[in-house]
Amino acid sequence: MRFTKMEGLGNDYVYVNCFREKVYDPEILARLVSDRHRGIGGDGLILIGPSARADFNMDIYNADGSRAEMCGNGIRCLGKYVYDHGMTEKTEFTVETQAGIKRLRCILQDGRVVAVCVDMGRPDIGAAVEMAVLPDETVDFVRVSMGNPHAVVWVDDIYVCQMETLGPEMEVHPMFPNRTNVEFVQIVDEDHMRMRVWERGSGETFACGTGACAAVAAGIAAGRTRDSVKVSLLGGTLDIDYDRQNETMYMTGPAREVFEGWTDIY
Ligand SMILES: N[C@H](CCC[C@H](N)C(=O)O)C(=O)O
Repeated sequence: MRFTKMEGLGNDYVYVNCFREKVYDPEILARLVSDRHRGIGGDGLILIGPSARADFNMDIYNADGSRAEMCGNGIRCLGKYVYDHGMTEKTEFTVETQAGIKRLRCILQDGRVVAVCVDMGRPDIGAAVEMAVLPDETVDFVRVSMGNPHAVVWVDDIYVCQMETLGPEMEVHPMFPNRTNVEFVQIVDEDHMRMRVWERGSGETFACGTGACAAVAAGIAAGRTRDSVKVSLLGGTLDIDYDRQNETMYMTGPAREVFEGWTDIY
């Protein structure tokens, strides 16, 4: 099976072009290819396929094999792949996901995609909640859905935030029937935040596009940020812009192809 390794701010996925390859059990394949010692290595698997409702279809599976509704860094790389590999001549096109149809606008340099702006849709913000975590502590967070679930935790310093314990504990807390991604967010000022993320099904990653959108949505709702925010993650910076007019979040960031390969891993 041929594959392509791609990354957005270090959030890396193994891509399979399902216009050419047949994948029978993506949950098993995701676990096999994501293994950084016995497999190709990545935060998960992304399948590029046809869609009856959009130009392309994206299916994303986390490193543990669980299927996710959407992936911000992943969809930017899909946009780069389909343009650079001549599967479309359009620089603006649509991608069907389990979180609805997303519109992408590719940013070119020397004829190749270097960055993509994605219409991430309307964030769905829940109330601020308090959660009991062990040992007899509580943590305040805000639920935000970008099609996939997020819990945004405000911290004073992302490098001193007990992420290694709080992340996995909150991911599987019974409050989240489908588990959740967890963002630890430090407000720098009203148009800049720093963030680390514990991803559902993948653990800590270098970046999370849907998570960055969720964090900005929570920041705007709490009156802590303006509508356009730079989100600094371990892997780099995303530009997140909220359009109040049409209640839509836009995410702009880089996309990179690392290598192509062939594997008989399954
Ligand atoms: N772990 C996420 C999927 C990947 C999202 C992230 N990598 C992004 O860039 O949005 C979930 O289970 O909802």
